[in-house]
Amino acid sequence: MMEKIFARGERPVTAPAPDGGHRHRADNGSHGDADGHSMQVRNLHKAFGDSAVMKGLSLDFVDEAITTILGPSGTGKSVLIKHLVGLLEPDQGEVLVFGRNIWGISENERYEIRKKFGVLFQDGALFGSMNIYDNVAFPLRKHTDRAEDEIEHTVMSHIKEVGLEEAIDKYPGELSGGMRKRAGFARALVMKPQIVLFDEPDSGLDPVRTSLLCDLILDIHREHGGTYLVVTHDIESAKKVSDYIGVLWKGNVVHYGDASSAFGSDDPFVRQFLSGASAGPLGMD
Ligand SMILES: Nc1ncnc2c1ncn2[C@@H]1O[C@H](COP(=O)(O)OP(=O)(O)OP(=O)(O)O)[C@@H](O)[C@H]1O
Repeated sequence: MMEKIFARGERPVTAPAPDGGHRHRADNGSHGDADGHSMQVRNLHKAFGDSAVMKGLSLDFVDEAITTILGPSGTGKSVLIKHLVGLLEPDQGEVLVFGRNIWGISENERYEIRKKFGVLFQDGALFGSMNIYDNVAFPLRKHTDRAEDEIEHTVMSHIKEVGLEEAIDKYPGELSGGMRKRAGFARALVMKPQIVLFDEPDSGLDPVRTSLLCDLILDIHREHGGTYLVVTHDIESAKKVSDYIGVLWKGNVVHYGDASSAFGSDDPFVRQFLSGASAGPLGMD
């Protein structure tokens, strides 16, 4: 497993690597400057009622790399993803995508930026009334004026890539969880997104299917490139796919660095969480 991490670390990245735990504390006030990063979060605060979920989180994601965000249940991983795609508005702080504060621009501009994202939600988020082909074709039909034969070419190339060519006429309800995720992945790719977000791609999958899905993520990233963010609490998946790892706890980043630095961290919480130990700062609450 560890060899894989180091092998991935050899791939070129277009932005400087995080410095093992300090870079996430981004404190320069230069707004609107991508600074080589397509996704940045600055001092993000978010509360639901009395419950503060994000408490000043800052993070610069490394372009063209796979970053995994790990953290215990309820720590705000999905809330972070929703902020990145503009589904939640921060109470305070900024989400910068390609250097633009997505809440400092018009709804139309935000909509245009969203098209640069591919998102794989936990259950694939497929339309139950459409077959797999139509589900994957949906973004192209909705957001482009491409002719059907052109759409077919793109759709079939991504369906083949995820190994679902035998299932194009099937409906989501007829597929296994793993197949639904692969269909969701194909759909996330058809608009050629520069950023792909995965919300717990391993949820509900057995270890073998999880490992195969991780292989697929790696293969497709190698083929198409892009900035990938994977949110999970599955340590094995993180070991397998990550170039960089961010660990969240209690609304903040407690570690951010390349994958080997996370697994070598001295921080008691990071050590406990990544080893799955019951003794340590993380309890049942
Ligand atoms: N729309 C909302 N309204 C109220 N509370 C919310 C809302 N969305 C999230 N929360 C709360 O925010 C906290 C963080 O939730 P989130 O789903 O981001 O956790 P997570 O780290 O993704 O957890 P898991 O690993 O279990 O999926 C939880 O306490 C959750 O109940």
